[in-house]
Amino acid sequence: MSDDTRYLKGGPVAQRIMAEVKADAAAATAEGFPPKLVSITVGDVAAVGVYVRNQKAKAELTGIGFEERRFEADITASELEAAIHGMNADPRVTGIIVQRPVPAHIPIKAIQAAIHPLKDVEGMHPASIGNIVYNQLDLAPCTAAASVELLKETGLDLKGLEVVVVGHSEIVGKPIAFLLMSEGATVTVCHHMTRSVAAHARRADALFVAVGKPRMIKADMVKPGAAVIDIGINSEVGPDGKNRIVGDVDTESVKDVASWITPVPGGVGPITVAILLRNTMVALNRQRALYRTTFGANDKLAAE
Ligand SMILES: NC(=O)C1=CN([C@@H]2O[C@H](COP(=O)(O)OP(=O)(O)OC[C@H]3O[C@@H](n4cnc5c(N)ncnc54)[C@H](OP(=O)(O)O)[C@@H]3O)[C@@H](O)[C@H]2O)C=CC1
Ligand SMILES: Nc1nc(=O)c2c([nH]1)NC[C@@H]1CN(c3ccc(C(=O)N[C@@H](CCC(=O)O)C(=O)O)cc3)C=[N+]21
Repeated sequence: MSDDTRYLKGGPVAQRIMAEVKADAAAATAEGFPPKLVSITVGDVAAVGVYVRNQKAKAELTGIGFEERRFEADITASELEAAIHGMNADPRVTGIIVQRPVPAHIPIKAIQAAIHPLKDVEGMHPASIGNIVYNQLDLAPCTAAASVELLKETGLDLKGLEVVVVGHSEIVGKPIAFLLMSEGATVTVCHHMTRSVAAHARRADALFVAVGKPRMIKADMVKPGAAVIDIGINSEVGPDGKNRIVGDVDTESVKDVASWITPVPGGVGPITVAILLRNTMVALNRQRALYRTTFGANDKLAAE
């Protein structure tokens, strides 16, 4: 690792966000609006285990109610939608997240669209995604927002910055590109049809990688002095025979070329959870604003 290379650790950023969330949650609870997040998991999926465990732990730490709803893998799409509609109508539930992946027979887009936009804490409803396109950025998909938050830790000026995003999924790559465009960066997006990912990646002052392929990005694909944000969370068996998490970047070699690099674990992951909780408070505050505009006129009733 060259002397001036710095790890971009997610822990301190997550702590900062969670301190704000905790204060916000305490204030809302004191005013009679306790936040409550419901997590929906369908079937038994290993990929969501760590995420849900961390959601529960951090929600408890910040004073946000948390309920895990697990459904059998053979639930039908309409049964799942009905369960979500029930939560939409329940004023005690202030935020809903559907953990991915869901079984193949469940159309994930329809399920995400079934969540009421005011309770969509993950920012995956089409209306929420649309807000990002319109530069309204306060409730963005969690991992995308977390990745951009880490880039800001470098102190680099995002205006005009050459950024390359590898991976263009709706949940990670695309929203990262939109968030960065809103911040004034010049953004190139690569995917599996890109002719030479390496040629693009080597031009990037900031490189975001969200593909799901361990060690895909090697040192010769990175511009010296770049910031590398590794979003990949891949599980593999380590030399000790135990399962471990690795990113999409070959950290060992890339850390000698880049000026900043995110560790995995300990990088984007912890911030993703913190942003989910922050989004839960943004959603709650929007619900409260709606209450005010709907019922606020009562304050102006003339005394009898
Ligand atoms: N840290 C966190 O909080 C989170 C981490 N993740 C992790 O991020 C990674 C990506 O997740 P997600 O976006 O959901 O995954 P998807 O599988 O939905 O998307 C992967 C993307 O990578 C592209 N891709 C595949 N192969 C290549 C290639 N050889 N070159 C360039 N692009 C390629 C795909 O393009 P195409 O569609 O054209 O095939 C696709 O856009 C995973 O490791 C996941 O575990 C995910 C969510 C949260
Ligand atoms: N609807 C949906 N949205 C997601 O964002 C989503 C999902 N489904 N399904 C699963 C993937 C994976 N994911 C993780 C987020 C944080 C950590 C995390 O907190 N990681 C820590 C801890 C790792 C550990 O404890 O071992 C870290 O990287 O340091 C992990 C994984 C979100 N995903």
